[in-house]
Amino acid sequence: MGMAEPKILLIALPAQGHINPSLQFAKKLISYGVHVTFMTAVSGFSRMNKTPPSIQGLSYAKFSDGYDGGYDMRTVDVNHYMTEARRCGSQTLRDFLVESINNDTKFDCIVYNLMLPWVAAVAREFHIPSTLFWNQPASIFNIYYQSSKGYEEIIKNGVEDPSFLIELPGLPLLSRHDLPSFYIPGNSYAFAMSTLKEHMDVLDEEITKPKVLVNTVDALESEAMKAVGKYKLVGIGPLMPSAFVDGKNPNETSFGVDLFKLSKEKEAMEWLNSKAESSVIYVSFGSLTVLSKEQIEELAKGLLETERPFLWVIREDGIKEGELKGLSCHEELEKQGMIVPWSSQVEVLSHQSVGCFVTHCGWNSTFESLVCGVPMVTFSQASDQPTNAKLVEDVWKTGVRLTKNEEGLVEGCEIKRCLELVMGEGERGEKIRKNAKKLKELTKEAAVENGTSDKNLKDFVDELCNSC
Ligand SMILES: O=c1ccn([C@@H]2O[C@H](COP(=O)(O)OP(=O)(O)O[C@H]3O[C@H](CO)[C@@H](O)[C@H](O)[C@H]3O)[C@@H](O)[C@H]2O)c(=O)[nH]1
Repeated sequence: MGMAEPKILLIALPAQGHINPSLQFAKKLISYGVHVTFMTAVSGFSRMNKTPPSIQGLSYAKFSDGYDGGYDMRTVDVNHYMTEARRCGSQTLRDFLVESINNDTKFDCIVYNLMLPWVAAVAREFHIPSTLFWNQPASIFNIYYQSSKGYEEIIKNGVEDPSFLIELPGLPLLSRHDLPSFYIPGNSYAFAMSTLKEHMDVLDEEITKPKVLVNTVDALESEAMKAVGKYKLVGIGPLMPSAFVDGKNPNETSFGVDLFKLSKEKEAMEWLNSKAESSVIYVSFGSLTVLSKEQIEELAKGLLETERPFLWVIREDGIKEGELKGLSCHEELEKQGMIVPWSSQVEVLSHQSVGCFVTHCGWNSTFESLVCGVPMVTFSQASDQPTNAKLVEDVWKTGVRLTKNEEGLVEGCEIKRCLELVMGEGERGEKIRKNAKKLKELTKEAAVENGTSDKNLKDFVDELCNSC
């Protein structure tokens, strides 16, 4: 028999796409009787809108990413940031663990996010078991896994050729445009490939077949999961506000850890209330993407041409000051739609008047859209997003993908074409909407009592209890 209350230290990068699912994961663990200490960087805590939720069984802790005073997402050098996060993070995590030992607190496991393999190395120094929480699709993990098992050279040599196609175990046939952007020569994330390799190395050092917890649903990605022979991938998602997933906590309608100020939130909901069912286009590009002014103009043109209402998130750090008002069609935009600097996204996606999501395909946005049953028009940018867009269009078939012109711009007419495809009368749109409904059921079923994700989570907690 294990001890009464196992303790987990859960560590997340201070980015919205990491904090959201991690905190939700923490809440789940607490509901299974675990005490969780949620740790992110000082810079993350200081950007939060409000004090993070106070919950019985949950404590908060901070590490330093070397940028305690904050940083500007638009100008920060990501490679330097990641090096500093590792250097300062390892040291401050060590200090924290020494202090907790002095206070008689013993962690039974340290769970860490994607891009933080150094956490596992520190955990090992302290003889604390660690588990990777992969907050992207299992298919993405599988691509990096296959690549570390000998496909890397083939991919790297192949992608130079625009007609390159590759068949990897457990995945659909992938073209150059479907692969994570880190494989494309000249991408600006030099740290990424070596960090991803390090993730695999760290897992390989485990004595038994390590378990990787993935924010997905087994039934969505079973082939990709099976193809990763060396580790056991299990789906524990959707890790999203309870009101829209299992309904156990109907008051929990948001993640509660926004790094951006919500404004016009009530107005936006009232505006949505005034619209017809499935009539509104929701447009958002997550927490990091910055579009060029030219691209914003094209997007605006496309949206106006549909003559449909839209709710468009343009973050303050996503556009230069004054540029929004300087858009050629600013007045028409305000008439036909609503522009907000940040939204309560899952609440918006769950609203009955939302009929389509124009998304950059960050995994959280993509998964939230699947869970809410909203069809997508995908406009992927970097990292896992191109692959997520491929899965949406060709595997789950709940959306269509925008095509860029020769200058790399997605033109207004292309945006209109895809929106009409998804929202209009045609047969393809109907099929897409039907599939979106199906996947909504499938993803929710996993999270309820005795669903696959619920079982996988319970197993993880049981194993933890047995080993401590
Ligand atoms: O107005 C908004 C916009 C976004 N969100 C939330 O912010 C999160 C955004 O996450 P995601 O959609 O994954 O986008 P990014 O912020 O771009 O996430 C980064 O991290 C993800 C997880 O690793 C990757 O999949 C992405 O490619 C990477 O860009 C989601 O939970 C959204 O619900 C809001 O609440 N309001």
